Amino acid sequence: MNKKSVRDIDLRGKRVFCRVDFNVPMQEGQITDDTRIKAAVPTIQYIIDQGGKAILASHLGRPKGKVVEEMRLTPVAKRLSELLGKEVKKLDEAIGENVKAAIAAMNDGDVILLENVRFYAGEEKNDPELAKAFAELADVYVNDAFGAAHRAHASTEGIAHYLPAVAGFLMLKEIEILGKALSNPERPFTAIIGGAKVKDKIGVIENLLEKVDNLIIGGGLAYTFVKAQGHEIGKSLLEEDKIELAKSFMEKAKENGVRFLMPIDAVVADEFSENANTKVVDITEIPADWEALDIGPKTVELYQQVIMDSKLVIWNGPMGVFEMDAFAKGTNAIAEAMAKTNATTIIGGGDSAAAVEKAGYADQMTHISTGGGASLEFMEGKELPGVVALNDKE
Ligand SMILES: Nc1ncnc2c1ncn2[C@@H]1O[C@H](COP(=O)(O)OP(=O)(O)OP(=O)(O)O)[C@@H](O)[C@H]1O
Ligand SMILES: O=C(O)[C@H](O)COP(=O)(O)O
Repeated sequence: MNKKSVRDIDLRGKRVFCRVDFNVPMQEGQITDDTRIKAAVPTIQYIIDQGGKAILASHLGRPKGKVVEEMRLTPVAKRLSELLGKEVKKLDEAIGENVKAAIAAMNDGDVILLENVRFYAGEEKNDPELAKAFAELADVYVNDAFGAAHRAHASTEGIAHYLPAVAGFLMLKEIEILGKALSNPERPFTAIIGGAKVKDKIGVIENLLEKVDNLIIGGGLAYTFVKAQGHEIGKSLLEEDKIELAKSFMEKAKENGVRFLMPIDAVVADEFSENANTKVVDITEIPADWEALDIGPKTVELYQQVIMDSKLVIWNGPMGVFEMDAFAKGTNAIAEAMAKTNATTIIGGGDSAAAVEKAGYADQMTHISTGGGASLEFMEGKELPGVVALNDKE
């Protein structure tokens, strides 16, 4: 990457405003997955070791510019403090006189966590006044929030215009791994795209059709493609207005010499429920009153073979309704093949990352992105505003 990183600047004695993505899942005030906190530790530890004053900022959830008690970052500060083995002072605001006073009292190597930046309406509007207020708190800006890099917000983009601005280690790692995969892929290169809707994956399918050798389609979005091939899909997910687009993707694949793989069988259910009656049917024989909620065993075998024969596999989006055990087999089987193959394996965050974690294969993947939307936009070939705003290497 041609952007400066924490390694390129002097941090000793400096106040370092470090944007991280601590948007972690919580249930009743408890953090249920601390992956994103752990992923930011190397950069935070580096700031401490270099004798900087770490002023951390993050969003949590979507409080829409207001204080929402359940979205305070207090539990995150506690967990981070355990991980770092040192005190993390949590403030109840992110700007203002109290914050300035707390920062003025910091010693080199101290860590402060500001309050949820989305409690301020200016954050998501990328208000220059808020960006300036953040910038006033520090001497240097470090962006390590890859998961939020697709948002042009005051703490991810705006602030970078008012301070020396560099990338953290997590940001570097994500961009390097995803960037290399897309610009200089090992081949055969396979992409697996699942999830609920074609609508959400148009950009990524378009971009990948120019790059991959194999494009595997699964999940709810597959059935619009099945319909586009002229088959009946019963009550399976359908986006009527995307049928023509699905056809054009299949044609494009042919033109580009991309092998386009779609389900050949499916697990169908008579209702959308864990306790539904289910059966496996050929993809051309989905009954009128049933809906396809997972890929079938023949499809699993086909997809697994392609994964085993690949040198690079990128995966985004589950193959079925993996939240219900009855329809999680396809997703788990893909995770298993990803764990077994000798290929470089990259998980594009979000639901696929959760599925891999749940199946116990996380440590067997080459890289699991901490970004959901961010990794998807990166795979669409879009520039991420949080990265663009950082200083270029001279
Ligand atoms: N056949 C299906 N029918 C209905 N819903 C499905 C089907 N297959 C998958 N889903 C649902 O799709 C949802 C995930 O899709 P979504 O597009 O939200 O995730 P994603 O964003 O693709 O995944 P990621 O978070 O990895 O990027 C899951 O909740 C899953 O239950
Ligand atoms: O969880 C994410 O994908 C990031 O933290 C961004 O969150 P957002 O979609 O609420 O902007």
